[in-house]
Amino acid sequence: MNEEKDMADARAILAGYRASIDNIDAALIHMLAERFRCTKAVGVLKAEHGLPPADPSREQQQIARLRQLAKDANLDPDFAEKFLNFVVREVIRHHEQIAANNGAAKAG
Ligand SMILES: O=C(O)C(=O)C[C@]1(C(=O)O)C=C[C@@H](O)C=C1
Repeated sequence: MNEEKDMADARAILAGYRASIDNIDAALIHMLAERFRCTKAVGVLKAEHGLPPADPSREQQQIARLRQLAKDANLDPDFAEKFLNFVVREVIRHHEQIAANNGAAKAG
């Protein structure tokens, strides 16, 4: 009897955590969508002005800043760096595509 109640309690606690996880995941998706909306505008600006898609010195500043923020927030700084690199690689891929399309539009 007690075991059943323990299990029911555990399931209710798990459902509560999962509701928070779902809200956090939704917020992450919205924040990423907003970041990519912004970086796509950066890609257009860079393509129009002949600026390079990647800026390694800016990335170094971002990594240093995010590693410190991660440490302060008790998050693994290596994970924070990997996550930023993952996102930035995708941004650079978008920038390269935009630049290629911009060049094709000018040539055509
Ligand atoms: O800040 C820029 O120049 C960007 O293009 C944005 C961004 C980023 O996603 O934060 C992407 C590529 C650069 O290498 C550096 C930073």
